[in-house]
Amino acid sequence: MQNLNDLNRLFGREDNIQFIEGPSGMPLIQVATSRASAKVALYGGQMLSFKPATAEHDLFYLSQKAIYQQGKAIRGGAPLCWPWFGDDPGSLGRQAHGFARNLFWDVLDSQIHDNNVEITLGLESTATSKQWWPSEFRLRKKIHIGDTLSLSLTTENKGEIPFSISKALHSYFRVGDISQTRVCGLDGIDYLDKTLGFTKQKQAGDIQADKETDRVYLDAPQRVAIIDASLKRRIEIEHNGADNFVVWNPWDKAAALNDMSAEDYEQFICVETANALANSVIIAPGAAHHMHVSYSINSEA
Ligand SMILES: O=P(O)(O)OC[C@H]1O[C@@H](O)[C@H](O)[C@@H](O)[C@@H]1O
Repeated sequence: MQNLNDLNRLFGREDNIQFIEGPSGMPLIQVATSRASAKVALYGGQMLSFKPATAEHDLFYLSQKAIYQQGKAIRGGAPLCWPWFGDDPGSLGRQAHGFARNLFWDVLDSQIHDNNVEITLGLESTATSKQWWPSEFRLRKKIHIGDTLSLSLTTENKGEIPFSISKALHSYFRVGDISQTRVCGLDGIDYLDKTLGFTKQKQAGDIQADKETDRVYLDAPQRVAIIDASLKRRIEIEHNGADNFVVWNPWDKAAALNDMSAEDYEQFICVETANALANSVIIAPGAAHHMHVSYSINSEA
């Protein structure tokens, strides 16, 4: 793992980009510009916080009870599920949602222009990753922190045989009150309902969660929005390169999670840009797959 002094020397930018010690001594990138503030954990290469200067509240929910410990995913922000989404596809007892969220990523670059920050993180195959998955890969995540937040993920096959991945940017969006929140843009789209044994259902109108919600939408329109009447804001999600959206809120099952308070389900909804299940992607040797997503916050009267 890169140490904080080296990180600050190589990639720190005066007051705008700093590498600091976070909970349990885990390194964090702290960004502060006239446009936005943000925090990124090198563990998981994971956004923990993004707040545009014009916004009153963070884009993300981050659990007060999150566990910062190797082998455990940080509950909140935007973890990356990769190279599989959901349960181990090989039924070999490997961790749910893959291992990219449970490893330290490297910082490869940082730039600042006109108070727009761009940070590039990387994760490559190692002996550790090969314990779980034999493939040779190179992952790059570009994080653009400006008035909006964008995340670009590139998966490269560095080996000699094709491999298949599924993935999701598992973003936990903060909301003021789940009962006053709607997810718009998925009307008429079929989804597999995990709470009903993955049976196929059709979305009618907006999503207004009122119980455990765990769905894989089988098509991903380019834009969806979360309308939050309580915080009087609208989060716009725009993407390229994903085939699915996953919508998740644990509702009463939050009580069974040891890294979230029972009532926290009221404060977030996960809307995940994904390639899941039958929409896994096969990447040929030397080829790459890209996914891009941007999030913006707009006020809504
Ligand atoms: O607790 P984890 O491993 O972070 O997963 C949280 C949830 O992630 C969602 O993406 C899945 O659809 C849910 O089934 C799962 O419970």
